[in-house]
Amino acid sequence: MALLEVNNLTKAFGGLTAVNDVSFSIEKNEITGLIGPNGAGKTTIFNLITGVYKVTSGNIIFNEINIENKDTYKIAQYGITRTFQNIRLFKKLTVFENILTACHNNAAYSLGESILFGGLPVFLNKKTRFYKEEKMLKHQAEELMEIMGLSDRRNFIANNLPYGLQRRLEIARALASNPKLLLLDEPAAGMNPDETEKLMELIMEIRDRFDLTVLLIEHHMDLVMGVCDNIVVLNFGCKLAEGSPFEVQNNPLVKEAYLGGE
Ligand SMILES: Nc1ncnc2c1ncn2[C@@H]1O[C@H](COP(=O)(O)OP(=O)(O)OP(=O)(O)O)[C@@H](O)[C@H]1O
Repeated sequence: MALLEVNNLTKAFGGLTAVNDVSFSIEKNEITGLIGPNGAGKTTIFNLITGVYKVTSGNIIFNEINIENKDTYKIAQYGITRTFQNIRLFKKLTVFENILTACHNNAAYSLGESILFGGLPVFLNKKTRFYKEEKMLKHQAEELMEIMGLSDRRNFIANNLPYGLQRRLEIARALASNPKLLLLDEPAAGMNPDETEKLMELIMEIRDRFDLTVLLIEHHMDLVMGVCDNIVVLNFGCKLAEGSPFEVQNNPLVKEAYLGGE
């Protein structure tokens, strides 16, 4: 059974059909690329999978559960997390604080309680559940920072980080919720070739380390072809092709629609 099944998915915005009868599935631990020209419907599919948009028709099955039209928080609880095309961080917080706030989503108490009561004896007493949990979350944040290569920027304000590192920080925050399926929306956007190459290695590393399945939207073909096990090609909302990087690269329809002929 595939981890994610998208069946005959359609999304219409008034007269515009942004996603038209698209089906594909993703096996556990696979890295799948979702590619296509601008406006092909890629981000709309992310928004349908994560519950931001209601589907017009079709269904989405994750881990044997129907998730279409469920609330976004519920879908996140099932184990799907995403990053965004336009980076979403707490721009004025440090790298460590950004990751820690994401780790707090796993806590039995709220971030507000941690800020309000963090200095009180009940929190500072090493025997309390709060203290132990806070310590565990900080440890998790340190670990994520290390894995994502951000430890030396620990106290940098997020907004002051180079673009490539902001994208890494966003991925670190996404990983904090221990997802099963990670959706990456243009993770290499704005990165130079060297940063893109390192990101490719990182995506494969986190897949293995966190037992992840990844679906990514990307325009950098080097990254898509280098990292993906399977690629789904969209054009004008419809699925144009699907297959291994080799199959997709050699598909005449794809060459014509997206890769620009030869
Ligand atoms: N909320 C919305 N209301 C109306 N139309 C929308 C909405 N969201 C997306 N669309 C339209 O749906 C189509 C698909 O958009 P989408 O953002 O999914 O494309 P995309 O493949 O992700 O493009 P890009 O590579 O440029 O990000 C576009 O024509 C877009 O204008």
